[in-house]
Amino acid sequence: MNNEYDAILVVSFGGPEGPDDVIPFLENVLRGKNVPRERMLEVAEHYQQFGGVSPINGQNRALIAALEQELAANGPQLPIYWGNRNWHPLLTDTLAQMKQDGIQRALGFFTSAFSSYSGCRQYREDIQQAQEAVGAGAPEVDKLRMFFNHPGFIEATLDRAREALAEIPEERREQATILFSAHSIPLAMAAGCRYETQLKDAAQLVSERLGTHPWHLVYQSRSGPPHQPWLEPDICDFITELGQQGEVQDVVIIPIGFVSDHMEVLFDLDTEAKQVGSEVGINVARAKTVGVHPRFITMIRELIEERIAGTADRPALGPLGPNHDVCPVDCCLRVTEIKR
Ligand SMILES: C=CC1=C(C)c2cc3[nH]c(cc4nc(cc5[nH]c(cc1n2)c(C)c5CCC(=O)O)C(CCC(=O)O)=C4C)c(C)c3C=C
Ligand SMILES: [Fe+2]
Ligand SMILES: [Fe+2]
Repeated sequence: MNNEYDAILVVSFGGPEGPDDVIPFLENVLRGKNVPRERMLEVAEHYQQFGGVSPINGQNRALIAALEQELAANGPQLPIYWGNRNWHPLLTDTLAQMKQDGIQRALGFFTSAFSSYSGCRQYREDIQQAQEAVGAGAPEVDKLRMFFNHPGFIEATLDRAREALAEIPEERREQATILFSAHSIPLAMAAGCRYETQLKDAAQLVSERLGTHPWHLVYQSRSGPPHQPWLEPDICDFITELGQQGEVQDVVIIPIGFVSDHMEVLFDLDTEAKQVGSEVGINVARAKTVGVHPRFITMIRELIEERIAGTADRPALGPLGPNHDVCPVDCCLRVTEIKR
């Protein structure tokens, strides 16, 4: 395979940047998805409580600035572009700009560590639609591999976890319960990808480096209709149960399923989960996501370098090994129903 690339494309979710953006943004997110309108309006309210601005776009700008510095200092010297699925800058506009700039082939960094329809296949479909919209001469985009078990992601997450643990009074710190949190998805969708397996693996890799804390993998931000089964346990139900059992004083949430502190982290964890904790008498601390942690930024450069070099040295911790560079045809299918 030809390993020559002339740009990097950061591919992300996008978020509203003012009150008037919120509803059209959410309509983009939920197009074709089985999510009740009441849930959309409820989420809209979360965004409006923060002035209608999701921090995600600002965080992606910061990520790109950090990566630009990293590439300027260490190479490869490649320009970085940015396109979103749901809000400006949209992928179609970005690919049109890339074509105008003469870019022919880019490496795509998706802001998702774990394989799921949303974090893998849907982004690939988004890119394909953007290429079709741009027409002849649209750049090719090759996706970088999923990094859930890359040492750079695990080390940066570990560092963030240690910072949050330091907020727990020293005499209770060793007993603190760790909750690794990720976006819930419908069980049918989970059956079509390795999302749960990879989450369990990454949580295990972080927890075994963190010490002997009890830990659990929990889910947040569920959006489906009540009759549709989604991945559980829900983080708020779990904290409530811990409170009822009366044995846990402190919980540290590690939002391992996300790479930046966007609205689903700020509202669903810092507002909702912390509120539930205070109602049931549990002290809740929340680790920052990897964001622009220097080890995470270096990891992105390492992923770019290994792909350009076509090297067999593809670092990965734990039993699952490095994820594929090129997705197989059935990767992260959009399964909407479990066949019985
Ligand atoms: C069927 C699955 C999903 C529905 C429905 C869903 C609704 C929904 N999501 C957001 C906001 C965000 N979701 C993010 C990540 C994310 N979402 C899903 C699945 C569903 N979301 C997954 C599996 C993931 C993780 C993988 C990924 O795509 O990143 C994010 C973070 C994006 C990022 O780049 O970090 C946000 C933000 C809303 C507002 C919403 C409907 C109300
Ligand atoms: Fe989502
Ligand atoms: Fe995939």
